[in-house]
Amino acid sequence: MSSSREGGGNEKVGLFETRKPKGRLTYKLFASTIFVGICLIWVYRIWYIPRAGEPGRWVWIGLFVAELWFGFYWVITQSVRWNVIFRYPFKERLSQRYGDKMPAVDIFVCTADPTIEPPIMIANTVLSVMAYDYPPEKLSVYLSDDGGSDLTFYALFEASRFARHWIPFCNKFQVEPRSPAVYFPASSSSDKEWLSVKMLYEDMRNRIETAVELGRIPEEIKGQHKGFWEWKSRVSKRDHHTILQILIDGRDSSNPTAVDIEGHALPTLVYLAREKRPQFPHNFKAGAMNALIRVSSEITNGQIILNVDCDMYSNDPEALRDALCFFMDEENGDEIAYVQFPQYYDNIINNDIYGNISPVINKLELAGADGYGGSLYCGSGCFHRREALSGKKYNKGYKVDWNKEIIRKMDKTHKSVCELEESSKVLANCTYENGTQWGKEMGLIYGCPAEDVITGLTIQCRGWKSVLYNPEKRGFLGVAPITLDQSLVQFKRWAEGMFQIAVSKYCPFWYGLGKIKIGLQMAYCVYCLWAPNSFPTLYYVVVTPVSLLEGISLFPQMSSLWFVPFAFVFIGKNVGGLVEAVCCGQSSRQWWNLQRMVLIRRTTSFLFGFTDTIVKKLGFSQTAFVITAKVADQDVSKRYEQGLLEFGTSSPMFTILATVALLNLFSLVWALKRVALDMELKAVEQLVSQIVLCGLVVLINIPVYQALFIRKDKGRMPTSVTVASTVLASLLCLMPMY
Ligand SMILES: O=c1ccn([C@@H]2O[C@H](COP(=O)(O)OP(=O)(O)O[C@H]3O[C@H](CO)[C@@H](O)[C@H](O)[C@H]3O)[C@@H](O)[C@H]2O)c(=O)[nH]1
Ligand SMILES: [Mn+2]
Repeated sequence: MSSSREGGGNEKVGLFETRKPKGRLTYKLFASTIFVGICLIWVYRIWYIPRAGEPGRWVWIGLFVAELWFGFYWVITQSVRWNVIFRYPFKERLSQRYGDKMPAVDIFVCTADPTIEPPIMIANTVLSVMAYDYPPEKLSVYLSDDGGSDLTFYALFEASRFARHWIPFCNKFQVEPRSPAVYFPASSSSDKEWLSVKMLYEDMRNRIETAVELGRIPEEIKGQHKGFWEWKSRVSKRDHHTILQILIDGRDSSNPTAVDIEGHALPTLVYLAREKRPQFPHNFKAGAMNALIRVSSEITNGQIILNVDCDMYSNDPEALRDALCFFMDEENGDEIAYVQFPQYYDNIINNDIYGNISPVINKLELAGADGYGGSLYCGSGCFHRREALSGKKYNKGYKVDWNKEIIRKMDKTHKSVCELEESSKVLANCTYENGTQWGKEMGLIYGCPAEDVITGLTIQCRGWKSVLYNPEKRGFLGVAPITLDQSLVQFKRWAEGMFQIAVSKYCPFWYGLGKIKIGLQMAYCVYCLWAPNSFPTLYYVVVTPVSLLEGISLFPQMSSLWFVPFAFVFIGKNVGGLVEAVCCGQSSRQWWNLQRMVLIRRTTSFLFGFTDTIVKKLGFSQTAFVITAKVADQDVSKRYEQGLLEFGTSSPMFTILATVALLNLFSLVWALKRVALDMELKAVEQLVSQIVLCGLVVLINIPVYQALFIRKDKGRMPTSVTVASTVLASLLCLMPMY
């Protein structure tokens, strides 16, 4: 930043700045030529359609429909490339202007299952956000436990004690990142204090892990907090009363458990397991978040809410101040509803075999959406303005006087901890939402597995703007799935959730009409239309090899001028995509692996996401939220480290992807044999595009063939899948083409 901008005490300069990247004109020119190419392809398809009775007429029509879709979808994806903007906050100015007079911030951490979301991980995430560089009396952390587990409560109890050492330690040594599980293994010191805090952490970890292993908490510990009594009566995951415990009451610095070892105040810490009854839908994470919004409004009522998944620890203690720059900017801050940090992970291997890092989405596409009014809400690492999240409409001219807001006393109630617990408990009961707008107009929206995206959309449609902030130093780091099955299940949930939005009353085009910019409507569709992408993709990767087997030509021959637009669009899109990825920091190897995952997702996750959406739309089943596992056994982790795709179990998704891979292989081998042995040059020339396409599909699927036939480890393709897919692929080879 140029130093002339540092306006010491100058109220005029903003707290953040917006800039456009360079070179967008070149991109727009390039995109326009691709568009011309796409149009030419369409013209060719209409012009040369085989007449009735000629072979391949229907295949051709199908291809035309697929290409129409791809072209249309490509146009949609231009929305997130056309008007990209980047945001830069100035936290020094914030400090200069407000000092320690900061708004109250409530942090929500969601967990749902102590077996796949281990309590020690939750303790670490909670500690990392408790240790934000922020006045502790303004900071409160709420854990929502949808697992209703005493083990999770126990971990939080341990964390509340360890925090008394951890937070002063972090401040003293400028510890980063502030998750002890990440910090200690990555640093070393012979300092006495360092060693003793490390020891305290190790002890805590051991105690938590032992309790988890045994499945129960030692009696002497249970005696140390009244919260454990809550589990005296029967508590099962789906059936229990509301459990609410204020573990640290930040208002009360006279209480020795509410201050750190140096006597400074600690952030407030609250455990909540909202009531669950089998006869009441609990609405998964959206339900948990809404309960948290209400409960926190009673206890601390922070103006800003940060929400993170239980695996997303804070990686930058100053990120909170960065986010506040957007909300508190005098010029444009008042219209901003949320500030989204992109999702990054800290368990990605070099080659990123599952395509988990999505730099193009995080750096470019979301910033492109921001250019038209705001990033999508991605569920984790997102700072919200409480009012906007709770359902308030934005009215032009709305102004927040932060100085006044900040002075508003946090301990507005003089209730004791027990009174506060009792009065806020009812807000998390099942019946509380009956007859209210929660889940509809207020809070997070119910009924959609992509509760985050749909909620962000409704917020923007109420007139608010949002911001994507993608700093160099990652704000949050989480755990990405490390088996193919997990990854595909996750993508199925997303594809389904977002497609559900497209076919519901929240469809960005109707619902957003006149409320948000058309560029933003299109940006939502980039993701809402993931699922239907599966059909044209499947069509392409099945019909191309089968036609090749039967000698039916689908593309213009190389000597024809019509070949040019096909080649140009194909190469342009792929090379363009590669350049884009590299510019966003991906390696070419990672990009290549991502292409494999895109193919696999489209032919499996997106397909199932599509069909499940339709089935649910017809009322045959209910929406569920399948949680992603955050732990794996050692064998699996080891294969992940080696960069091997993990199959292992049999799944219909694996059968589909293996069938596609085998079909293309059979067809390619057959075609090459014919080319080598007996085909005339003319015929070869007509089929060359198909040979290349099959060849690319085969090339990208090499790891799949290895898993099918070569690998011997436990993560290989199960024999049943190998057999089934071989049979299916052989049958497809015989499929007649009309
Ligand atoms: O009934 C439930 C189910 C899930 N969760 C929590 O939701 C979070 C996200 O679940 P996860 O299984 O990790 O899903 P991901 O696919 O990794 O999550 C991404 O996608 C979700 C929407 O599909 C968003 O809610 C998340 O914020 C976003 O990180 C976790 O903290 C869970 O504990 C609940 O609190 N209650
Ligand atoms: Mn997750």
